[in-house]
Amino acid sequence: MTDFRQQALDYHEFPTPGKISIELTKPAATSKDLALAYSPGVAEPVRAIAENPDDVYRYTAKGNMVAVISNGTAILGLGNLGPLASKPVMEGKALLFKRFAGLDSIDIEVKHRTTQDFINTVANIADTFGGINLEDIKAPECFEIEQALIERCNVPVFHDDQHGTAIVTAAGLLNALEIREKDLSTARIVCMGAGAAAIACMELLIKCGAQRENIYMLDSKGVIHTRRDDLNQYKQLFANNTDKRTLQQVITGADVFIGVSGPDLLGADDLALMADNPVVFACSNPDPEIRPELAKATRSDVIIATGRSDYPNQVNNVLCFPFIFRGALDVRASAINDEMKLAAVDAIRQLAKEPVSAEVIQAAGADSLEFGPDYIIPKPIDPRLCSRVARAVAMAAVESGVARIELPANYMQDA
Ligand SMILES: NC(=O)C1=CN([C@@H]2O[C@H](COP(=O)(O)OP(=O)(O)OC[C@H]3O[C@@H](n4cnc5c(N)ncnc54)[C@H](OP(=O)(O)O)[C@@H]3O)[C@@H](O)[C@H]2O)C=CC1
Ligand SMILES: CC(=O)C(=O)O
Ligand SMILES: [Mg+2]
Repeated sequence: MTDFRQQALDYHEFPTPGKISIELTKPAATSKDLALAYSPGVAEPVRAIAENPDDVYRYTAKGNMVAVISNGTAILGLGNLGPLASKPVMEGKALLFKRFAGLDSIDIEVKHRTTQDFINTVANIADTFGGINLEDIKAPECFEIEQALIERCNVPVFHDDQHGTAIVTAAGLLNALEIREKDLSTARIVCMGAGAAAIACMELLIKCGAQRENIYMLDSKGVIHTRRDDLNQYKQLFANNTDKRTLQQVITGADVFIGVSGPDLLGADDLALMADNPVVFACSNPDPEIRPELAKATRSDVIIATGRSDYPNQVNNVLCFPFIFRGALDVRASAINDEMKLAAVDAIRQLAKEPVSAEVIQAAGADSLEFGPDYIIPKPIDPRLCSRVARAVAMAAVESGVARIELPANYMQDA
């Protein structure tokens, strides 16, 4: 473990501190190059954009650039450690945007006094980018922040911990339940956590067919029920009219456990109380609500997923955010709406049912990857994810009327 800790620190430090850099896309060797790139040549696109703002997509990097913006109030499952400490995660998201979807991305960590300060800061710089990916902002402020920015910005604004997580969770859960021949509409679901990820995951599952009354949500004070008088407006939507007050009571007979809370919050004794063939998504990062080794040792009929890369079934928003932005930016979508989110769920889901290439199996360090209990969802390194998800999302944007340009000819058609 210490060895891994040092490896992680060394990875970040050497040979150059950090994980991203900026590279040039145009020649800049000669005086002629500089005359085009800077003065006097740069004045021409300036004039063009001043006359026609859409030309910014023609003459600058905006259309392929996403800002990853955080205030560091909910860094993974590590808590509120502030904007500066969130920088490695935000650089990591930028790395993933580039590696998986070819999108340029820059991290921005915002220090602020009030929620309104944060909203103003982001709104005032939003035009620089093709899209805004909000990251690791705690609930309930994240809901107000995202809504305000959607209203104020001309580019898509997407809180990844809410919607990226929800899309991947829905895709993985629908597949896991299909494997176990269970139906989302009758599944009893326990959701540990009532923050950004939890609220969005449950809302999207309801859109996919789950019944609100079958959901038991817990926060740090226990089960969220109708007699509680300490609930914010988002938790209130999940106040269950129940006498059950403890995890043990709600998990007894449950089909599904979704953990988006913190480490080691689901014990082996709790797991033992679940219904036959339970599905457990222990998605807290870096340490899940229950370790897969413990879950599998406790019962052999469990389908277990985590947010981590080093176990089978990685339910992590990395399977979504690079590709949903790729599709949204490629048709200059003004928003990322429910139609686009549901298209992403379906595209991710269906890909898991297709044969996987030898290269992906090898890169995943697996012997085989076939749709089943240990392969409910594609691997992030599967190159088809980009084409499938981006295409589905872009088409949904066009069909739902938020695209500002047409689908490019033969867009992502070949994979
Ligand atoms: N795998 C993935 O793709 C993703 C995983 N996550 C993980 O989900 C977790 C939450 O992230 P996020 O929603 O952004 O953060 P938030 O801060 O918005 O929410 C955290 C929630 O966890 C609850 N919680 C904390 N401790 C406990 C406890 N002991 N028992 C029950 N609930 C508890 C909090 O309760 P209260 O409301 O009472 O404070 C709060 O509702 C993190 O671990 C994060 O890594 C998040 C996004 C993506
Ligand atoms: C994966 C992620 O975004 C998180 O754990 O916060
Ligand atoms: Mg996050």
